[in-house]
Amino acid sequence: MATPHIEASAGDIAETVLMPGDPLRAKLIADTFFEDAVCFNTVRNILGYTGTYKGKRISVMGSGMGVPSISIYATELYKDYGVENIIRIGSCGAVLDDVNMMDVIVGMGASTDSKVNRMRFNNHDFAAIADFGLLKNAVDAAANLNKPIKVGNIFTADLFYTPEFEFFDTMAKHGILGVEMEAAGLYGVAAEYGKKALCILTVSDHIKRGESLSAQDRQTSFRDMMEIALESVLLQ
Ligand SMILES: O=P(O)(O)O[C@H]1O[C@H](CO)[C@@H](O)[C@H]1O
Ligand SMILES: O=c1cc[nH]c(=O)[nH]1
Repeated sequence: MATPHIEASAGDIAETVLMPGDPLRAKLIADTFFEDAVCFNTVRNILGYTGTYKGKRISVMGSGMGVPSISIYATELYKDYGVENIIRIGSCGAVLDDVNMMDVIVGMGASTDSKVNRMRFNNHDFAAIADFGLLKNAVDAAANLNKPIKVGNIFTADLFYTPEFEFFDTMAKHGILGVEMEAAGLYGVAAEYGKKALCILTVSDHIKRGESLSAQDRQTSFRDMMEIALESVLLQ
């Protein structure tokens, strides 16, 4: 079997997939944390691997950037490959004074300017939320590792380069912990297929302070977030 975007055979992909935007971050996770990692996808260079972490079978695969891209991969993973859980592990921008570079954020819900959930929900507002069990496991894993996290509402933006800079003030006023580009789409796809999803983020930019990680750091750092995600899977 194969889909238009994934060349894996049936059974090649574990029931839980960690999903960074960057395919090279997927490779880094497989190389660093997995035993017996096998590459199951190279189509469009969206690398995917399955291996074991502390004895648990697990997969990791890139999503590309933006709601349309993650929606394609999440749909095919849930619908065609029997995946049950997708945990996005991404980078984000911060707009609040008490959120700092490299903080880890768990997206309990994802507000958005994307229209995709209205397209699947009769043009009404859909509350794009994380699966409670995956969320609880991430919170428990972070506590076990003694790593601080912030849990709350994030914002999924269609534009990385926004013409509406003032809207970041509105987000801050409404307590948005991080701005990224996929979570609301992932939560919508999971709801549509009766599956589970969670988004964990690391702050790579402070939008209001003009702070920013290098491209190299975005590819290779974020170890706290990766360990929280991996350890949370062991609690399933
Ligand atoms: O680091 P990733 O997971 O790609 O996430 C963030 O980084 C990209 C933008 O630079 C967008 O995909 C955004 O959501
Ligand atoms: O500011 C940021 C940083 C990472 N990802 C985003 O989408 N926005």
